[in-house]
Amino acid sequence: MLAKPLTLSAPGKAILHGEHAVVHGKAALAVALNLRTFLQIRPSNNGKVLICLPNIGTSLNWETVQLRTLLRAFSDGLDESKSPSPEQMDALKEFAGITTGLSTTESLATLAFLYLYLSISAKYGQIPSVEIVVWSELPIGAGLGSSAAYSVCLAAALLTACGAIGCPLEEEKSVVRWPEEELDLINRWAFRGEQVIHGKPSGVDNSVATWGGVLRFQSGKITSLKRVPTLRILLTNTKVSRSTKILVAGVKDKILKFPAIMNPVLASIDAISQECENVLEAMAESPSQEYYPVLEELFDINQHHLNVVGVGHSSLDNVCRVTATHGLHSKLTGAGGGGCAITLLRPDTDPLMVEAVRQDLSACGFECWETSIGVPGICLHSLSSLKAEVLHVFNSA
Ligand SMILES: Nc1ncnc2c1ncn2[C@@H]1O[C@H](COP(=O)(O)OP(=O)(O)OP(=O)(O)O)[C@@H](O)[C@H]1O
Ligand SMILES: C[C@@](O)(CCO)CC(=O)[O-]
Ligand SMILES: [Mg+2]
Repeated sequence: MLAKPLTLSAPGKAILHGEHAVVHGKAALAVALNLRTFLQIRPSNNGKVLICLPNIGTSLNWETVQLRTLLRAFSDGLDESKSPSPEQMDALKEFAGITTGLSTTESLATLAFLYLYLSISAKYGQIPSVEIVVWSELPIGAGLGSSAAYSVCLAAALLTACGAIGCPLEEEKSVVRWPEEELDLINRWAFRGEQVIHGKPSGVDNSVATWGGVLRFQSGKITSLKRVPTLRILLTNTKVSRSTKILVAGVKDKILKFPAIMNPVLASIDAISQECENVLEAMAESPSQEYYPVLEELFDINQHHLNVVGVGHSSLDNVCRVTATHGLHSKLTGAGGGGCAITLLRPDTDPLMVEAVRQDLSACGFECWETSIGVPGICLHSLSSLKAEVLHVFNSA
């Protein structure tokens, strides 16, 4: 099916408000970041499937005949509308030789790949021999949706390789996107990959990686915010590693243990997302500095709530404290427990001041950079449109 190599990419995301609450049916507001995961898929004629993951130093390959055996055992019920079952996951673990019960970076990436490869192959009757390289500009496991960008890239590449969606790249265009119904299919399959990695994802992260822009997400309903002001956001990676799966499970336990205490907190987070959306709309309508104190206060309140639901971390408290000494407001983004925080900058924030904040945060051992938001979702690239750094990774993998 695949006639030539294809290169595609999907963005990471930052959640402005609604992380964790969104897993329990509340609204979240999320933005696509200009940090992307790139995937190259090449047809191969050696009867093997190879996946190379340079970010985590992993390269794995299997014979398609081996995979075909597994496919037969699994073809019942492997489609995009079903969640991965414990039996399927056990069979995949056994096949991949994953003996530890612990979810490591490599085991999760391998299982998500095998699950998507086998289920898409089973559904579309193809078992393509391909070489795949996935490389990301995103920090992995830090709250910026690396797992979703990974799953969205894999879903799009495998659906294209199996002929389930078209390959819309035209010679004269450097970057193209799939039509809406194909994006929707990519998103639904990517959600299954997220289920392998996260356990119980809400679907917000894969939706942002697929659709891009600025989204409101609630119970599977995706609404693109058409008019949004340009926001300046400083991202700080505390470099404290954490697992989204474990944090999501911890919040669920807390809600089950203290429903009368936790449910009002989730309802309040929902109201914050709503209030923020209203403010963003009003700002887009008539830009004015007067809205910034409201956005800043919403960051502060939500950060307290996230601490209450148990996903804070002393490193994140440090980010809030350091930025507050410069009059700035921050909150964790994504699953918390370490990972990344976002800090709101005003349009007229002096670059010298941003540099001073950056230095203070670096002195704590954190990495920090200003980012642009609202970028496009999954797309196909011509080779000539790729940055030298990305080409270098693909050429040396
Ligand atoms: N480029 C990549 N190469 C290999 N594995 C990756 C890559 N990107 C993501 N992963 C997989 O995703 C996992 C990280 O997912 P996790 O959901 O814990 O963090 P995140 O998606 O970065 O943050 P959040 O879900 O809070 O936004 C890694 O352990 C790895 O298995
Ligand atoms: C913590 C969480 O709300 C966001 C992770 O980026 C999990 C999810 O929505 O799947
Ligand atoms: Mg994730």
